[in-house]
Amino acid sequence: MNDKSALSIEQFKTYEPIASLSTERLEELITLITLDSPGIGVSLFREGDIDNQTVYLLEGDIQLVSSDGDMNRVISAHDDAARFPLADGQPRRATATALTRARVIRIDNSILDYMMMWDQMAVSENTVTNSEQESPSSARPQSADSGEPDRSWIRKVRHIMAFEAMPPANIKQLLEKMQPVEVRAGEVIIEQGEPGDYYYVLTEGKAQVTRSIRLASLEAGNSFGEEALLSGGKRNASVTMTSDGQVMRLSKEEFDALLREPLLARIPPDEARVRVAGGARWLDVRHAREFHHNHMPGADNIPLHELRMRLDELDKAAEYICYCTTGKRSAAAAFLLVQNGYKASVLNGGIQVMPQDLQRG
Ligand SMILES: Nc1ncnc2c1ncn2[C@@H]1O[C@@H]2COP(=O)(O)O[C@H]2[C@H]1O
Repeated sequence: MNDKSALSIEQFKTYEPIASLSTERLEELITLITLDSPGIGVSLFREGDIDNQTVYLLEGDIQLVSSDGDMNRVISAHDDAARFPLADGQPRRATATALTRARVIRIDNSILDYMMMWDQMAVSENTVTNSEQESPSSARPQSADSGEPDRSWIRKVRHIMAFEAMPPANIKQLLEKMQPVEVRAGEVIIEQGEPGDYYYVLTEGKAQVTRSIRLASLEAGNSFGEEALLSGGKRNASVTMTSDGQVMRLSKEEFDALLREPLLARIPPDEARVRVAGGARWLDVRHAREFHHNHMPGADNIPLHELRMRLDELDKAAEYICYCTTGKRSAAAAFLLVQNGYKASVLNGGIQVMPQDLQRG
């Protein structure tokens, strides 16, 4: 049903609006689509549905019918109309039913938006790069002459999960709000024990994270400095450049508005109980001693400070509801999980708001 091997980039280039995507982006897109083969009489979607999908007809004939009589037409995969998404728009304005055996491509709209956004960014990046090549006198990327911001760092950060998971509209703002800072080897970007002020993305050079000992090496494309902003605590480690380079930084206020709020799903106790009954898992990110004192029934315990090292103990297919006492440490934990491609949310208010659910010992 989902054999995409027969799909070619050439074929994709006949569909609107995805025809405007670069070949690189189309190759990525093919891996993310769903292929569906509805039988005769089966509905692809119904009028009023909000399925957040773009659907293209690959093979067969379908009928589109709306209840107000405005639409009643048959579309065959050979028609020119099949180059466009079927009854585009949400909620759906018509019901689509297969008249023959059909094959359709379904693409998640947020993925499509994201792909379009990245290609637009790449275009503006190339425009800047080309104009720099034409005028070698503009040595600084952010030249006062052109007034154009340097976007060449975008490519390096494209795969940061926090950015992948965010709505495309926010990405644009994020790119505008992040400030470039040139840094030298030996410069301490973050000092352990200080309050959190900025979130950083390393775009050039190398850095190391230390807390008495060296914890990790960072390279272009890595982000850091999110934990103190999320937990409201102090910086838990120092980050020092080991070569000259560049960081992009985002103030705490912008981080809250653009990354924290859109990415962190906070769920109230009632909803959390329902989700756990439906298969979600409690993840207790307090210290082991706190966990042994009391915890949610069936919870896993990975203390926040161990989470980075123990991510591989978690299941990417599972949904985790992170909790601590108040919701602060769990916000940092859920952000880390989402950033690494896990499904995670935060128990709003922490377990202090649901003492009756706790299991002792
Ligand atoms: N083990 C680790 N590996 C990589 N980065 C880390 C590690 N521990 C802490 N950090 C980062 O170092 C940052 C120090 O400041 P924060 O506590 O705000 O956020 C922290 C993390 O982003």
